[in-house]
Amino acid sequence: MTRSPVTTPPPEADQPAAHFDAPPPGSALGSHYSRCFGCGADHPTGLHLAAVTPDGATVEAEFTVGEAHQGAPMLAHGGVLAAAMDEIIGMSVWLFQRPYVTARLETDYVRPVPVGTTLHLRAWCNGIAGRKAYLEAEGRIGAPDGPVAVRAAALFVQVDMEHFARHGDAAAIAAEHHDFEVNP
Ligand SMILES: CCCCC/C=C\C/C=C\C/C=C\C/C=C\CCCC(=O)SCCNC(=O)CCNC(=O)[C@H](O)C(C)(C)COP(=O)(O)OP(=O)(O)OC[C@H]1O[C@@H](n2cnc3c(N)ncnc32)[C@H](O)[C@@H]1OP(=O)(O)O
Repeated sequence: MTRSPVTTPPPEADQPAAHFDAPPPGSALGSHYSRCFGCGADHPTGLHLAAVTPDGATVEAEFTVGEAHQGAPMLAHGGVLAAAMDEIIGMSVWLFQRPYVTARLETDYVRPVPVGTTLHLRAWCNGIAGRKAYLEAEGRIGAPDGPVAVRAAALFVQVDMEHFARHGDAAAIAAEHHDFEVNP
């Protein structure tokens, strides 16, 4: 992975530990928002990623590239692949049970991805320093050990839940996150 200093954990970064309340190894993570472009079941043209954590530390999902995802004829659009990387990384940071947002996403495109390809996505965290999480992901063609088509590195920054209410739709959050009080 070609990575900038911004997405490289500093020497003092802590090794990540899953939250005690995080989904246990072998379980599905679920969607954080039903209309999310990356994982929402109710999004009409979204990626519909459904992630599992095999070990409580990494997350995996499959993404089959469709005709709606083309850039060049019958080849995946790079922005769609970056969105898939952003989503799988976002799902991996969900293991910490704290809200994070993408601050920076770096993507290496290694091989073209034809429409019809199933990409096996995997993401993990390389370190945490204060509010900053340093994460990585890859997408492999056809199988979990298939050739790498895409790699990504990201800096995610922890925010409070009010971030989403302040900048987005507080009522939509409350409708799906019943432990979230809009006006505590
Ligand atoms: C039903 C609704 C559900 C609501 C959500 C519920 C749960 C959400 C939780 C998890 C979600 C789970 C899964 C999500 C899956 C996929 C989604 C993908 C994620 C996204 O798609 S999310 C959308 C795109 N994303 C944004 O919409 C962010 C816009 N942005 C901002 O909101 C601010 O920009 C913010 C908050 C990032 C920082 O702002 P801030 O004021 O809080 O903090 P500050 O600026 O001080 O940064 C603190 C330290 O990070 C460094 N830093 C910051 N940005 C940097 C950069 N770009 N490069 C290098 N360093 C950077 C600073 O240099 C400083 O470093 P230092 O501490 O060393 O000085």
